[in-house]
Amino acid sequence: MDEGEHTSQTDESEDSDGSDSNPSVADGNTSEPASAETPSESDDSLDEGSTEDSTSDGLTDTDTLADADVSDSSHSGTVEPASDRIDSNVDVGSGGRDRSSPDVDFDGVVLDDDGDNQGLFDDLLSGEPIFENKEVLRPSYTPHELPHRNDQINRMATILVSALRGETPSNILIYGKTGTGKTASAKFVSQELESTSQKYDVPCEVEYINCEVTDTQYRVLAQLANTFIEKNQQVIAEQLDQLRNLRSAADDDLETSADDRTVDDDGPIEGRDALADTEFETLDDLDERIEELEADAEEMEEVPMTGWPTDRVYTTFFEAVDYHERVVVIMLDEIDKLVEKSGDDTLYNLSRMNSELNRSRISIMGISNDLKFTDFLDPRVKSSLGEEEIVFPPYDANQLRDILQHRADIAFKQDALTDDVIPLCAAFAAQEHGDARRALDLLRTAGELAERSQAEIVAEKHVRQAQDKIELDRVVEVVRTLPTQSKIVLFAVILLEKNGVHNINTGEVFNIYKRLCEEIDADVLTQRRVTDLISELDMLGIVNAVVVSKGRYGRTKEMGLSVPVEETEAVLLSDSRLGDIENAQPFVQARFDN
Ligand SMILES: Nc1ncnc2c1ncn2[C@@H]1O[C@H](COP(=O)(O)OP(=O)(O)OP(=O)(O)O)[C@@H](O)[C@H]1O
Repeated sequence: MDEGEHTSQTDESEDSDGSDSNPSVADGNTSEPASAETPSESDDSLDEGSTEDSTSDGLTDTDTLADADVSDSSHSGTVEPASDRIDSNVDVGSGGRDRSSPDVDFDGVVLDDDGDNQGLFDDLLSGEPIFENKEVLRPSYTPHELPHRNDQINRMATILVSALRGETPSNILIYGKTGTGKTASAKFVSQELESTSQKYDVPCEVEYINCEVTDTQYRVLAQLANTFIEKNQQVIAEQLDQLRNLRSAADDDLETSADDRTVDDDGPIEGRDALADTEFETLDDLDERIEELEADAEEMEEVPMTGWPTDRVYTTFFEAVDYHERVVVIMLDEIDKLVEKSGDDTLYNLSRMNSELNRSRISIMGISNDLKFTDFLDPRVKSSLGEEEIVFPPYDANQLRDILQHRADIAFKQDALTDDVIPLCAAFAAQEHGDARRALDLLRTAGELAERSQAEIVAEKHVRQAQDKIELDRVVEVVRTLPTQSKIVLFAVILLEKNGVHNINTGEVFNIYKRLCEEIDADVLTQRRVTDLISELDMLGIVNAVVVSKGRYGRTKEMGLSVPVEETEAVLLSDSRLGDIENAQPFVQARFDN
């Protein structure tokens, strides 16, 4: 390093800035890229000024890319000579930047002095995390262990094992209330089935369809057809690869034999060696097979998501599944939704397919939480579908406790839960109807609430708060998605309740309902229909209605709200039609005046 050069830089810097050299370092960074410097020069510069200053100044002085690059160069430890800094100081000054407020950026956001953020996330990150792996508590997670479902899982396995012997397994119907582990168990068994089939090289596949999403015959058949077409294409591509390799090996044979012809009088038999031990006797046979496969691949046309006649979709699916030998288990989750939406045609068609399939076999596994849905089925479909039935009973509090404990061990940090958290979550969920999903939601939400309040551990109060939150979320969702007429009826109940009316009867609700309908120009239903809507609200748990006998005046329904008034009213008023109701008060007053 040149000593003289270093000294002169320092001199120049001091000349321009006087004793304080910090600004010059910073400003220098904003103009030209740093020239190559020796480490000791950078060290000097760093001694003179703070790197942070230079960085933030570099980024905020001007918004050219060049400037950003320069500020980066200060990070890498290279700082330009003081002479350059002096020049750039002038440049930046003429660029109009107000040096008196060095920490204000272009949008006027005040940056933290000692960093380039305002610590928005710092507080949230500062606490010790409660979760080790929150994903484990989400519904999308498939557990590797399913405590208290051994019986059901073993029964499924006993029925499906025939698939591994190349036979058709009986169709299975799985029943059970929501959150009783039906889907999780069925998926677990399918994974085992598929992996065992690979192990023993038996063609067996499971196709999962969620009928809540795929809810028409067209969509179910199209989805199945496209899945099998894709699989067939893969199989064809692999076979073509092998056959083309065989073809080129045979060609090589041919060439070698031709070269040998002068020596060997017998002459070559086309590709003799390469074709030995294959199903092909001649190259023509091989070429024919390749052409056949290419034509198959060409012919397999994907089913569009709409537009084809259903029988064409069915035929396409049929041909795709029967393309080669295999046993297919079609898992129809929420099968009741399919029947509700589009009848039992799909199930009828699927259940009679086996008598027509030549190479493959299919078996149906239906999953439902509606125990009565088979009542709506054609008797033939009903008996074919329900060859085997497996019931998933609700979990009791002890079983839920085990399930939660298994998950909590992976989901939370050690000692992050007080002893009463899991039993309380289990007890709340058992009260509902033994729903493991609800129990897991409760535990996750309690953890999140504890985390949000920066508590170090999850305690009983967080579970109680979580229970309220989940309940309110449910109410909000149910109310938000009610049909308009039900919303008007509910609004009438709320208005009466807010005005201190107890044991509200159907007649009172109907009067207010009529006035509200007039106000927003909605059709007015008959009192009988309104009574039905009240029963529906009762079933949804939004109102609590009881039939009371009024002696010789007949019977009437008396009701009260089962949900929080304010929140429910707010959700109703967020509906654009009900939001038009200007001031609801006068209606109720009018009712009492009448
Ligand atoms: N025995 C169990 N062990 C561990 N987790 C379980 C068990 N049973 C259910 N779960 C979990 O509970 C949640 C709900 O389970 P699942 O989806 O299988 O219920 P389901 O009976 O199919 O409900 P639905 O009818 O509403 O679809 C999932 O997150 C699942 O992992």
